[in-house]
Amino acid sequence: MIPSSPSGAAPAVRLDGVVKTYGGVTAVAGLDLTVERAQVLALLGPNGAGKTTTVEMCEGFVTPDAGTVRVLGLDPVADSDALRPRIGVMLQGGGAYPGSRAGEMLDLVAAYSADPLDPEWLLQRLGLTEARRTPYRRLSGGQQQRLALACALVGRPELVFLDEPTAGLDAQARLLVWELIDALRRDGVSVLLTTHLMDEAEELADEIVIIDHGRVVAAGTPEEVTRSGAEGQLWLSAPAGLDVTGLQSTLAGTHRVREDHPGRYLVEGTIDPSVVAAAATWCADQGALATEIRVDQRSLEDVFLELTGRELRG
Ligand SMILES: Nc1ncnc2c1ncn2[C@@H]1O[C@H](COP(=O)(O)OP(=O)(O)OP(=O)(O)O)[C@@H](O)[C@H]1O
Repeated sequence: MIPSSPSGAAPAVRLDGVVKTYGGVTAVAGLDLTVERAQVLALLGPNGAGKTTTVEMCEGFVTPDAGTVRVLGLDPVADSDALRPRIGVMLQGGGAYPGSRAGEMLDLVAAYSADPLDPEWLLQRLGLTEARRTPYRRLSGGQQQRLALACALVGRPELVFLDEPTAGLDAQARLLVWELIDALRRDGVSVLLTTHLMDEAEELADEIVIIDHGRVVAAGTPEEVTRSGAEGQLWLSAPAGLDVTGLQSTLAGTHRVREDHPGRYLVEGTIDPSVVAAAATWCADQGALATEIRVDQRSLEDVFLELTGRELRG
């Protein structure tokens, strides 16, 4: 049970033991997740992992079967009227009349807000000024996507839900959206975003949560998640034939050390600054010059694939 607290003090989003099933399919299987205020949290997971279902429960569009969902301290279903003006939701398809023009749509959404952003400024920020008078159905997919983002933001929300905000955008438009999300965070807005793009998560997120089969499989800052789990490698180039047992004992058996091929030494295990220093010292102690030391760090994508497997999802 989540204790009640004034909505100002509550996290932006808090999920406790949330479950959602559709017929025989468990979409979300006991999920715990917290988005702090003024934080960007990226929710990652393979197709069908439960990301959209999670976001839809936070938006109040889907009711959980079990567990508790709190958004700005409120229940998104029971308190939807109070929450609606405080959150931004990016609707795919825009909920648009196909004939209405991009600028008119944004003006209409702005009119529902007590203190909207200037729609012209927002159109300009998202590269949509030229498309202002274009009917919605004539906008390109990328323009529709950016208009949906503008509609989510125009009411100055405290919290924004962005489900794959840059899917289908070209590189230029993606950068615009990244800059905007970064600016939101600086303004103290909280963001829950889903993405399939690892570089997007690394670039934007304060916190990453990887889910699979509706459960959390990893969580933390991008650095923490990348460091978790599997091991790193340190490569050292020096004259061939050095005795590696000294380094092995310095590292107290926690790492594997070998001369992988002549003059190329490999240390496998958790590579932290003390391991780099130990390797350099071991080399110097033998009167040998290390000509190169390289640490191979795993990418977020490596960790993601390790945790969620390589097979294709339905
Ligand atoms: N309305 C629904 N009716 C039946 N099954 C559903 C419904 N919505 C989602 N599901 C199922 O729940 C599971 C989780 O789906 P969800 O859309 O939340 O995943 P996702 O992580 O967003 O996937 P993707 O990356 O492909 O968008 C899937 O197996 C999906 O088929």
